Amino acid sequence: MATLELINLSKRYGKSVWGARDVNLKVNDKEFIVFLGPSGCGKTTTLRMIAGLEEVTEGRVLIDGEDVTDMPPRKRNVSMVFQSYAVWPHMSVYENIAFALKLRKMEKSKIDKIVRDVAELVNISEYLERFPRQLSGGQRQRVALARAIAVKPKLFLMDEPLSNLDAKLRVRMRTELKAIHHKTEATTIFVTHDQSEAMSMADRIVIMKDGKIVQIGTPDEVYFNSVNVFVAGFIGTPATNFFEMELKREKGEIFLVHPSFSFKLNGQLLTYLKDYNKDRLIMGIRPESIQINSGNAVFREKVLVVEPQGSHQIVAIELNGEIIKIVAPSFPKYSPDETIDISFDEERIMFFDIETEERLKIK
Ligand SMILES: Nc1ncnc2c1ncn2[C@@H]1O[C@H](COP(=O)(O)OP(=O)(O)OP(=O)(O)O)[C@@H](O)[C@H]1O
Repeated sequence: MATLELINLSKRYGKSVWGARDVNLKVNDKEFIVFLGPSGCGKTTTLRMIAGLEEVTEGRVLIDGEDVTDMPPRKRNVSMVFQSYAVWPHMSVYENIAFALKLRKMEKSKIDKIVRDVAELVNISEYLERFPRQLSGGQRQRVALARAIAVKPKLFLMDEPLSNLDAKLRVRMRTELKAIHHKTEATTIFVTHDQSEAMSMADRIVIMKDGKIVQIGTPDEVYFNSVNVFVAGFIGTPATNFFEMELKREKGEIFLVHPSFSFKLNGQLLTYLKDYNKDRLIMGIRPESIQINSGNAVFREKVLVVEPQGSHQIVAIELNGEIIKIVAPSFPKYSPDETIDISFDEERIMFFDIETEERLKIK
């Protein structure tokens, strides 16, 4: 059990490539933190600096308040689980889990108890005598997890541990990992580029881009209060629809004008733009915040395609050369070429500065 603090943590490769830059983060005891971001954004680099596998260029790493920045990995008492479940092929599952405990010269009976307890926790009790080659990918990843849990680390560091698994198993393992975390209560940092994995597992998500943290928040916070266009576009499937809008101010009223539609802002939305003095902005609307045939139409358009999902349907329209996606209830069914009325759930419209792409907030 431990807290983790990263202070201005930076890693430079060579003269000018920053793998991570000025990363500041406080992780609470027992928290499940997910580092999320596109390929190359610095997730792995940051994780490896926490583990001690990567030399720090600037900044500090504190585990339980202790500065471990210059401490070798084995002394930090952290366990790392990788994408390529690095289990030892020549050892049985039992031996894999027991190995690190034997190195610690622990009593045989004590080791036996830990191995069996941990194996039960991750649901591999029946495979203890097998060798890794006799296991499926998911089972092998559970062995890697068991091995990491057995040493009772202060911190769990996981680098895309589910990405080698097939889609169905991945989703199941998310739930299992969350349940295991609930039982072990070990502070965990989990790296992924899969936003739905992050949303479903994290207590808090750390969203990274170009080596820097862009936003830290609970899944709901990053979804409903995305700080900029990048976060609003990265979190959620289908992705947020963005429209570049022109502002027309007339007699104290503001109209938002798009090449294909326009609408007048009501009192509530006006408050967001009170201090905004540019003549363009970016409007973001999530697919479930666009309504079909519900009255108050902002415009009419023909359906391009419909993607049935069982629990709901995704209706796509084309507007000015861009595809707009709408999440609608499964019924009524829509079909291509049908003309539909489109309206917006105004409370959910997001406005972003045209230049900085930062979310406009009520001051
Ligand atoms: N050993 C290295 N030498 C030079 N540049 C590196 C090295 N390792 C990483 N980088 C660069 O640092 C940046 C961050 O890489 P990092 O592996 O942390 O990203 P990531 O977010 O984990 O990406 P992915 O999801 O693809 O693993 C990238 O631009 C990468 O090219």
